[in-house]
Parts: sequence; structure tokens; C-alpha cells
Amino acid sequence: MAEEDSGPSNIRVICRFRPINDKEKTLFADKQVCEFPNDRHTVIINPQSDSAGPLNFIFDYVFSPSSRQEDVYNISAKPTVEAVMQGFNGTVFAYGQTSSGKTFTMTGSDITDPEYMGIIPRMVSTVFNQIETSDAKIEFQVKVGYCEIYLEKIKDLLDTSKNNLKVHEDRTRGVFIADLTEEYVSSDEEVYQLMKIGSDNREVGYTNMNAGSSRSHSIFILTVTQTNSIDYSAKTGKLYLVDLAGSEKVGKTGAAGKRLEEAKNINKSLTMLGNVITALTDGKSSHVPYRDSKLTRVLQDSLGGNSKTSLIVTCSPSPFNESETISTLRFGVRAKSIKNKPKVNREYTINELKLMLAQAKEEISKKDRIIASIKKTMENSGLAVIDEKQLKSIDDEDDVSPQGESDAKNSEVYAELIIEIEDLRQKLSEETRIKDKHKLHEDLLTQEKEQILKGNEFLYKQISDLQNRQSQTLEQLREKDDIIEKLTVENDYLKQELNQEIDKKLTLESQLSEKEAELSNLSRNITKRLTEEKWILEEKLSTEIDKNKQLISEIDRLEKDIVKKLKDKTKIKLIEESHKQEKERWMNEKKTLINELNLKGKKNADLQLMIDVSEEKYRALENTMSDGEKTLKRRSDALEKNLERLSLMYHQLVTQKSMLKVDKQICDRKIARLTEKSTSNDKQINDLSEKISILERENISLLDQTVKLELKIRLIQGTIASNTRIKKVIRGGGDNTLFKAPFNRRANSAISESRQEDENYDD
Ligand SMILES: Nc1ncnc2c1ncn2[C@@H]1O[C@H](COP(=O)(O)OP(=O)(O)OP(=O)(O)O)[C@@H](O)[C@H]1O
Repeated sequence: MAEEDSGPSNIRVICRFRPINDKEKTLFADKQVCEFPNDRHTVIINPQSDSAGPLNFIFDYVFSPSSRQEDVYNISAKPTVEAVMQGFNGTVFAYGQTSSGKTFTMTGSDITDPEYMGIIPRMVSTVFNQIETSDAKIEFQVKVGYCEIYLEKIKDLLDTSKNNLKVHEDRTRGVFIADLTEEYVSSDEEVYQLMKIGSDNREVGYTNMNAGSSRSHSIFILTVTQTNSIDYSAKTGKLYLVDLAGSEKVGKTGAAGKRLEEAKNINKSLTMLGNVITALTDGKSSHVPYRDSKLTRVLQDSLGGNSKTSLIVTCSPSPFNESETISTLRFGVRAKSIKNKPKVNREYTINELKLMLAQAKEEISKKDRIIASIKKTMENSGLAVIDEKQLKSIDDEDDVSPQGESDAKNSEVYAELIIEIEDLRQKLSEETRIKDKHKLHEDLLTQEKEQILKGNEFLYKQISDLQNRQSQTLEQLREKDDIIEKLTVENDYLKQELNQEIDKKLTLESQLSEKEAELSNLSRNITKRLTEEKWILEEKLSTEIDKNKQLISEIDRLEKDIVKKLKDKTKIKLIEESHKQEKERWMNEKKTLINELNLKGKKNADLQLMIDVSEEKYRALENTMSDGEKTLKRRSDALEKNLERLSLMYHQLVTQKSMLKVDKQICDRKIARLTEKSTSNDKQINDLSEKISILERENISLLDQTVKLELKIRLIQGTIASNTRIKKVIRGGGDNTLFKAPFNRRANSAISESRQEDENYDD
């Protein structure tokens, strides 16, 4: 038998992480902030920016990014769908930031693909499968409605002309959307078609986070009514499948204009959803603000009311969405403690009531029979009870009353019951009246409250704006922190560099001051030196001026000198002339002398020959005649005296020659000195150089001639010398041929010796 009332139950919260998307990959590669222990209930978040350490979140089930659509359906939605088939209301809603996978989870990327179809198409299959396998006496009616809440208006997605539907509530139907188009369906395909129509009519748009982002909350409503054709009992289960709009911060979506307006509205309704959850779970709030937004109003039964509800929180694993992921998980944890009171939505038909009455009668008679048997047992055992009399009277009545009387009594009881019910109805109408009175009072209060709520709304708006701004500011702060961190690092680096630069600067400054000191010393020294040099130069200058003056006077003098020397030159020329003449004379004399000398030499040779002959004869005569010896000796002595006289003459000639030589050398030196002077004069006085050079050239040619003369003189002298040494040569032998050769040889060596002597002298 189906469960009629399951008692209070918590909302089931399931968490699903999607795989990292391309954008996140670009920014953070494959980095994930979440860990999934094996228990399937826990997710651990390791915040990148929080030093507080890992955060643990526990849910009814946790799906990692690798989860399959089928598993998500089986765990999160199938139990709810099955409950709906038993007459419960059920809700499955997806909450998470944009692009976290809400639509992927609820609808799927392809509603016809068994791998990728989401919860809604799978739920349709479950419903129709169950219908197929149900008892034939049960009649099913399946209706589908599809709407969205966009900018606080409920829009019918199956009939877009209805774009501002109202939310109503009554005792039998609970909270419902009035006038919503609900199509009866009998197959999966029909539901898919309606889903397609509805999806095409949805408000989606491009955001930075998701190219096909849902900009509204979509609600897919499936109502299953089942009627028992035998007992006419009926059960109605209503399933709400809700795909909420993204819960992210406005700033991150890059929204502007219409998208910004949407985002603010989405934020507002999600804030209201959060408020409802807070009021339901904090244990303090006496009022739950369902009426603050269309979303919370529609979901009133799903949150804390008559519904079996599952919440799927969808998250991104990337550090890029870390803060949104944490806030989504916190939302899920809060929602987990909401308690619902689901019950089967059952309708009792008259037949059912009659049957119930018959069953009650049957029950009463059963009880009567039990009482009778107890009474009999007591009587048999002789026991007495406190209300024995009453019991006895009943017994008596039972004993005496015919069966017809007993039926009449039952009818009376029934009539009494009816009266009692009537009383209760009256009491109820009285209570309703009082309640109406209270309602009036409550309406006044509600009006007051609404005003307060409006104020609240304004405050909420401000709060949400502030929250948005706060989150943006936090984001900016985080970015700034990063920048500050970078800048700090850079700053430190720059500081280091600066310190190094300062050190360098200090070193340079000290070097500079040293250099400056050196420089000042140097400049002082240089100045001193320059001054000294200046003085010296000044002195030199004055000396030079003096010298210049001297030079000028010298030049004057030299000019005079030159003039004088020119005169001297003429003199030299005259001297040279005379010298030449002298030389010629001397040469002539020399020639004469040489001739004489030759003659004398010849004579001498003849004499020598004669002497030799005489000596020969003498020696021959010495041997033969001693008288003649003495005569010959006398002759010999006379000859020796002649020879001595000749030698004396020769020596006189040599002396004369050396005197001439000395004269000549004096002249040479004079000429050399004059030439030197003339050369230096040439250098100093340019304008006179030409004349002087002519003179010099003449001088040089004179010198040449002189040298040549010298040479000739030396040659002559050599000849003379060689002639003067004849005596020594003869001493060795008598052979004439032998005589000539050594003579010539000696003469040559004498000439070279004489030259050597001259050269040495000149030096
Ligand atoms: N579990 C998943 N496995 C593979 N792809 C996924 C999963 N979840 C989401 N996606 C992909 O991520 C993208 C965004 O997902 P989806 O549109 O469902 O996000 P959303 O939460 O509905 O966003 P919005 O709030 O903007 O509508 C889609 O391309 C979708 O196919």
C-alpha cells in the first residue's frame, strides 16, 4: 500500500560539479579547487585565496565532474518522481551560478540522446513507464505546464500571450499558478514537443559566462492524477522542475543595459529565496517571506510545505569561480535543514466515504463481539468490575433486545455522529467567522506589513546592490591585492636596486670627493706648477728676450762678422792664393830638391857602388898590400864624412817639410772653424745663406783641393820618406835584384804608414 503521510522530511540536497570549461582552462589550466572523498557525500574545497584551510561540505550526494546524466537522475530526481506517482507533490530545482550546469542537469544537452538527456526527459519516461506497469483499475491523467519567471512576471511558455500570470492558493490545490496552460499528454514524445515549444520561448541571452545563459527561472510542472475506477479514490501528484537563473555576481557576467536589469532581478529573486530559506531554518522567524517574490511564492509548497523536494546545487571546479562555488555550497547547506511536510493529495469520494462507514460498522460489530466474549469470560470466572451495573444493564439490554433494536441503536449512534458533525460544522463556521474577523485584522496587518515589506524591498534592493557592489569591491580588492603584491615585490626589488644605487652613489660620492680633493690638490699643484712654470717661462721669456736681444746683437754681430768673414774669405782666398803660390814654390823647390836628392842619391849609389868596389878592392888589397891599406882607409873616411853631410842636408829638408806641414794644419783648422761658423751662421741667418753657401761651396771645393793637395803632399812625403829610408834597406844584401824588391816593398809600407800617421794627426 502506498505511503499516505511520510511525516516531516528534510529537503534533499545534491551537489554536482561540472568539468572545467575552455575559458577556465585558459585562465587556470586544469587546476581544481575541489576534492571528492570516496564517501559520495563530501566535497572539500581548497580555497586558493583563503589561508583558513580546506572547507568541508556534506550533502545527500555529491557528484564529481565525471558524473553521468543517468546517475544524477537516479539519485536526485527519480525518488521524487516516484513520490509524485504516489500522490505527493515533488520539486527538483537546480541552483548555481551561470554556466555551472543547471540547464545541462535539468534539461540536458540533447533531450533525445539517452546519454545526454537531463532530468526532465528522464522523468517523463519514468512517469509513463510507471503508468504502463500500474494496475488497470487506476486511471491516469497527465498534464504539463511550462512557465518562466522573468523580471518578476510569470510568463506562460506554452502560450506566450499569457505573460503575467498570478499565483493563487486554495485549500485543496494549495499554491498554484492561475490560468496556466496545462496540456494533457499521453506519451514521452508529446512532452518533448511541449518542452521544445517552451524552450524556444524562453528568455536566454549571451553573457561573458555563458553564450546561452538562462535569464529567467523556468518551471516545468507535471501533474499526475490517478483515479481508482473501483473505489473512485483519486490522488494528485504535482512535480515542479525548476531551472533557476544564474546566481553569480553581476560584475562577472559583463552585463549591461537589458542584461544588467535582468541580472539585478535575478539577484533580487535569489536573495528572496535565500531569505525564505533563512526564515525556514533559523528557528527564530515566525514569518516566512514567500510573497516577497514570484519565485518564492510559486515554490511556497516546495520549501517548507507539502512537497518532497530535492535541490541540486551545481558548481564549477575551477579556481576562477571559487567564491561563487563556495557561496553556492553554503546555500545548499542552509537549504538542507529546511523541513517539509509532504502528504498525499487524496480526494475521498462518496462511495469511498460509504465504504469507510461500512468498514466502521463492521469494526463496531467486531468490537461488540469481543466485549460480549470478555463479559462471558468474566461471568464464568465470577469476577466483578467497577461499572458492573452499567455493563450489566448493557448486557441486559443485549440479552433482551432483539437484533432490530440493535440496528436502531446503531442508527441512533450514526445520527448522533451526524449531529456531532453538524455541531462541529457550526463550530467550524463560528471559527471561520472569527477567523474572517482575524483575517480582516490580518489583512490590515498584511497591508502594514506590505508597506514594511516595500520598505524592506527597498532595503533589500539596497542591500543587494550593496552586496553586488561589495562583491565587486572585493573582486577589485582581490585584484588590487594581487597588484599590490606584485607592486610590493617590484617595490622590494626596486628598493634593493635603489639601495644598491645609493651604495653605488655613496661610493661614487666618496670617490668623487676624493677625486675632488685630488683634483683640488692637482689644480693647486697645477696652479702652483703653472705659476712656477709661468714664472720660469716668464724668466725664460725674459731670458729669451734677452737672448733674442743677444741674438739680434749676435745677428748684427754675425752680420758684421759675416761681412768681416767675407772679407776674411777674401783674405783666405788671398792666403790660399799665397799658399798656393807658396805650395807651387815649395813644390818647385821640392822638385828641385828631389831632383837634387835623386842626383845625390844616384851619386850616393854610385859612391856606394864605388865604396863597395873600393871595399872589395880594399879587402883584396888588404890581403895583398898593407901600405895601400891606410890610403884606402882615409879615402873611405872622407867618403863617410860626405855621407854624413848629405844626411844632415836630408834632415834639414825633412824639418822644413814638417814645418810646412804644421803650417798647413793650422790653416786647415782655421778653415774648418770658419766653415763651422759659416754653417751655424747659415742656420741662424736665412737670408744670408745663399751667399754663404756659395762661399761654402767654394770653400768646400777649396777644401777638396786642399785635401787633394794634402794627399799629393802625403804621397810626395811618402815618397820622400821611402827615399829617406833607403839606407836601412841596403844593409842586408849585395844582390841588386834583391835590393830593389825590398826597397819597393818598404817604400809602399812607408807610404801607408805615413798616411796612417797623417790621418791620426788630422784626427
Ligand atoms: N556536467 C556537465 N558535463 C558536461 N558539460 C556540462 C556539464 N554541465 C554543464 N556543461 C556545459 O556547460 C555549459 C553551461 O551549462 P548550462 O547552460 O547548463 O549552465 P547554466 O547553469 O544553465 O547557465 P545559465 O545560468 O547561464 O543558464 C553548457 O555548454 C553545458 O553543455
